[in-house]
Amino acid sequence: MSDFTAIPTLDLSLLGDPDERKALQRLMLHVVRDVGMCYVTGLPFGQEVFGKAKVECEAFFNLPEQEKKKLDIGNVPGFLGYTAVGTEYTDSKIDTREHLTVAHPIPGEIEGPVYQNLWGPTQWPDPTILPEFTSSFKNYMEEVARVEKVLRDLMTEATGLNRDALNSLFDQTQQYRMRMIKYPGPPASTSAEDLQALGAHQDHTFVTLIYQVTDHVALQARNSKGDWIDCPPKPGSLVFVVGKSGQAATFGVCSAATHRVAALAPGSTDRYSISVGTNLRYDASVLLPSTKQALETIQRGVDARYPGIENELNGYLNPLGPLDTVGMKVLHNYGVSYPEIMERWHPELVQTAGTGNA
Ligand SMILES: O=C(O)CCC(=O)C(=O)O
Ligand SMILES: [Fe+2]
Repeated sequence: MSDFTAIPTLDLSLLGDPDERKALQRLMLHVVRDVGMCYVTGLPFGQEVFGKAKVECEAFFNLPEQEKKKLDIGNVPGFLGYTAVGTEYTDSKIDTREHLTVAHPIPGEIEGPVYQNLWGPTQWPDPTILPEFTSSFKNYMEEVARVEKVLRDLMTEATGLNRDALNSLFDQTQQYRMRMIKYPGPPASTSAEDLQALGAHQDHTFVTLIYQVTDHVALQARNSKGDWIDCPPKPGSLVFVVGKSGQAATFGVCSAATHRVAALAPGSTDRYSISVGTNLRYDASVLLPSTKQALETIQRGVDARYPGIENELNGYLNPLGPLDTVGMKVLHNYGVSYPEIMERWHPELVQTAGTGNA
């Protein structure tokens, strides 16, 4: 992490040119090591993909409350569903946002350890009410997933870390979890001190890719001096964010970004955003020989290229009591944000230690 004062931009349209690719690798190294966050432009999909996502996202949030509540996140054990305003905590404070989390795809039968529930089912809105919603967002997730893989390759080129070892920490059928979020504009009469849009946190993901749908300047990243640096929406871009498992799996070469959404000014319009996050495979654990081998390979690369970098698994891949896999840690993180749902579906996990934002 560094005392950066602006969020860098990676233009993927330059990747095909060998000289530009080298420059992008250098920039990516700066992004993952010093900032943890950047804009990604020159995306391989057209503006119509964003346009469709915006329309469907706004249509969903405009549904009557009782229709959205049919998809309540508490209906299923995998934290996939709708969260109304005032039911989610970050940094021990209630966030002012509502959101819908969906996932794609599902690898056949869901069975085995409790964390397998994270795969699904997803609660999609009624197709007779929003006929194009499900196909639009499955398509959106596939497009963003392609970008994530390009960025993951660029991360390994930039850092010199072993690509096969890193990729072996992901599932063949990778799950992408997407969250569409509405931050309601506070009434003009609200006192600004009482508001939290989304508190300071690091994502539990490997990386997250955010589409800022509206033009509010609210997303911010914290630099090493503790200053909050604005990440204003940039048309046609995604915001790339390194998460905690991204830091863990690269032994601290990549830094998880601490970020937040600043409270909207009283009287402002509603803000919308759509994030797609990817995780390491849910069964990854340092107890698993294949994971151990991959991590040793990565760690040797880090030791050789970055002498002096602290070998920082930041607890994420280390087993801790029952939190002995990525899947259990992800479930636990959700439990911190949704204690009542954890109590309902996974009471045996309520006592486990740790903190985080899901
Ligand atoms: O709304 C945004 O722009 C960011 C959301 C975010 O950071 C999160 O949901 O973890
Ligand atoms: Fe986040």
